[in-house]
Amino acid sequence: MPNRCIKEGDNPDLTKERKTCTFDTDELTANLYGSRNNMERRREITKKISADPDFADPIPHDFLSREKCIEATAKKTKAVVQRGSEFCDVTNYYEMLHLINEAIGIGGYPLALHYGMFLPALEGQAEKELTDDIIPRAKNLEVIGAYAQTEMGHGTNLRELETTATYDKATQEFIINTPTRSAMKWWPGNLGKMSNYAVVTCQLFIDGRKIGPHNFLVQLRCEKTHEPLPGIIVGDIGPKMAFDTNDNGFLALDNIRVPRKNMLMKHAKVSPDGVYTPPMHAKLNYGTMVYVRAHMLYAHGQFLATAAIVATRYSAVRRQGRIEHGVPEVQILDYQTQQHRIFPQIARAYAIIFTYMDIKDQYDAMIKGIAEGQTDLLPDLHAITSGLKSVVTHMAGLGIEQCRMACGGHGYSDASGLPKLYGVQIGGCTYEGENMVMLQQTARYLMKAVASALQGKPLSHSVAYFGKKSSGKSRIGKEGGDIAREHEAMLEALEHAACRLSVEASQMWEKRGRGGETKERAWNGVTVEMNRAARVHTRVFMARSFHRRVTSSPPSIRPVLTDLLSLYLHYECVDMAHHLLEDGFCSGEQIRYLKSRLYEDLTTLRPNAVSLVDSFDQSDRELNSVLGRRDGNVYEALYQWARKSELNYTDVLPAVQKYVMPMMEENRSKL
Ligand SMILES: CCCCCCCC/C=C\CCCCCCCCC/C=C/C(=O)SCCNC(=O)CCNC(=O)[C@H](O)C(C)(C)COP(=O)(O)OP(=O)(O)OC[C@H]1O[C@@H](n2cnc3c(N)ncnc32)[C@H](O)[C@@H]1OP(=O)(O)O
Ligand SMILES: Cc1cc2nc3c(=O)[nH]c(=O)nc-3n(C[C@H](O)[C@H](O)[C@H](O)COP(=O)(O)OP(=O)(O)OC[C@H]3O[C@@H](n4cnc5c(N)ncnc54)[C@H](O)[C@@H]3O)c2cc1C
Repeated sequence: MPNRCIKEGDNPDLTKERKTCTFDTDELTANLYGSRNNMERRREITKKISADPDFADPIPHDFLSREKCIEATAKKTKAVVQRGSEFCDVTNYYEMLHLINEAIGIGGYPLALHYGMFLPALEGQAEKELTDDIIPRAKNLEVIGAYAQTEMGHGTNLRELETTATYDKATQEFIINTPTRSAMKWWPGNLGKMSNYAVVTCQLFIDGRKIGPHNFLVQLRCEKTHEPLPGIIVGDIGPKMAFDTNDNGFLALDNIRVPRKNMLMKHAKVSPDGVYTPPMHAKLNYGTMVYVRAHMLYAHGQFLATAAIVATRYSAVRRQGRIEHGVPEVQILDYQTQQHRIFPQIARAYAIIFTYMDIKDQYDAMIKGIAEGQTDLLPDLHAITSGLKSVVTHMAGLGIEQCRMACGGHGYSDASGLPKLYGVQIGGCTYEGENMVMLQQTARYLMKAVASALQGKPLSHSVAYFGKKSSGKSRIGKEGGDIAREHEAMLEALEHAACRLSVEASQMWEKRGRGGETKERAWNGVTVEMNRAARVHTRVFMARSFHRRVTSSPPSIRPVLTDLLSLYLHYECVDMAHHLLEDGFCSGEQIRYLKSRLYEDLTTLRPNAVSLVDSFDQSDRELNSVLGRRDGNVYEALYQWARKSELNYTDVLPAVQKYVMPMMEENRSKL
């Protein structure tokens, strides 16, 4: 079967791997990106960008200062904006995402938050009077915006944000103010240097009454000079773990007046005479966060895929040690521990991307509903995206680290691309709601589902399985080798565990309440258990999504995807074995059975490992990794990469000349 990546001159070990492929990699790629046409379009974009001098990097960013990186990124961004239509359909979200990845990379660029949050916030929350004016100008990039919600003192607890927007009936304006140091906006991406506007989240005050957080459009800088406007202090918050090319910023506003229409009033409204009308759902103002949490899944699936590609290809190229005496050194991919480290990451990357596809469909349905005045899909989607955001970012972070360590010493070098990838990706555990906090949102929803299930009330999509009758004992290992039934048995076991953990967490909560604690204090005493239930529930959702996509995939790729799904489910069940054992639903013997099946899966997947990662179809530009390059010619490339280090511009460094040489000279003369 063809692996379409084979080319002459490639590392022979990689070619050998590609020749053992049992499926058509293009078919899998097309399935992953929605169609053959989408796959071809991606490749055209890659080809054009790779050949274009505007996007060439003579010196890798690894060797440049932050300011130089920002300059290079701004230059490329301008080229993307001015010449984007030469490369792709600029109205197509996925083509644009791919273009940005290819042309600019993942570390941030001047328009990241403009497109990622500023425009979605205006489109989702602002009323016609405001959108008619600002959206065409924002789309035309006459103005650039950020989403300024988090403050130095508060990010998670939006209810206590300190920035105020006080309505002045006399002038029909809002007065926006930063009352304390901790009220300064702190962290918003692209706020520091790039944006001249921002959607700013403020506590709305009318007639001295605090109404809660609402969003306002505020101009920050002069459209001609780009200087901050009077009363506005804005800047960059300094170096951070990653996102070097994003100017995450600070902002203080000194009684800045904006017209009434600058409040984002699609859902909540303030009339000219100061009458407040609440939204049809209390949290519609938080809609931009739901949007980003849903779409983050795709990016984080791709981040994990990148790491899996790098680790798998490198492990096929790297030979070290022997499994048996008297035979040549083996490819490190032949070690069982290496397979156990990397293959689950491949499976999880597929699982995350497939889950995203389901969520995207649900998100679109919810938006359609809201447009028709219905918000009934929002609570379920908010709950599951909160869980997915947390589980996926954590899973991807752990997976990238595993892949990095699987590359040995070279994984620690920036040449691998993995340290930077980890730095960028792991931010996702914090932004868009810290993971522990977002899991509690899911848990809250589970508690309601437990109550509904006990009362026989209808259950919504993500928790529908709470209504199933449990068989009491798992069928794992008792299906006589019928793979479809085996999969169903594992899914059933995971659902049983998620349901049981939710019920137990609910009982613990209730018990503390009966012991005299307030509901809220009691909640804090059981949040570890609550979050555990939320995590397992979310992992069930992912497993179901993956299963659905595999069972409905075209027959040509179903066998390899079924193998991958087997590995995924066996790995998930072994990883969560304690939950399956705790109440005796599964026996120790069944867990031992799952482990032996997992080790068989590693062997089964071994011949297709490289082809499965090739099917992610990430180009060398996107990978940005010497170790993961498609041709596998790693060692020469590693040397050429290191040669570019600025320490190698001269054979004798000024620092050596100035301090180290005189020191050695002094020491010699002392003898
Ligand atoms: C040329 C270039 C072209 C490019 C084109 C390409 C385009 C690419 C675009 C996009 C790709 C997408 C990726 C974009 C990347 C962006 C990078 C992101 C950078 C980071 C940004 C940020 O971090 S912004 C700041 C985020 N901040 C947070 O997330 C704060 C977290 N806190 C909260 O959300 C809330 O405070 C919290 C939910 C924790 C609690 O809220 P609270 O008001 O206290 O409510 P609570 O009492 O807990 O609950 C009450 C009730 O409300 C329900 N609920 C809460 N939140 C929501 C919600 N969002 N939606 C619906 N319902 C919600 C909750 O469940 C409760 O319900 P009940 O139990 O009462 O029924
Ligand atoms: C790379 C990056 C980009 C960002 N971009 C933006 C942006 O564009 N716009 C923007 O507005 N913001 C942005 N942020 C800010 C981000 O949204 C917040 O940092 C995030 O929401 C977490 O809030 P916090 O910093 O207040 O953390 P904190 O809430 O202070 O969290 C600290 C610790 O307290 C715990 N904790 C807090 N509350 C609870 C609770 N109720 N229960 C249990 N534990 C709790 C947390 O779990 C965590 O362990 C960005 C942040 C980063 C890192």
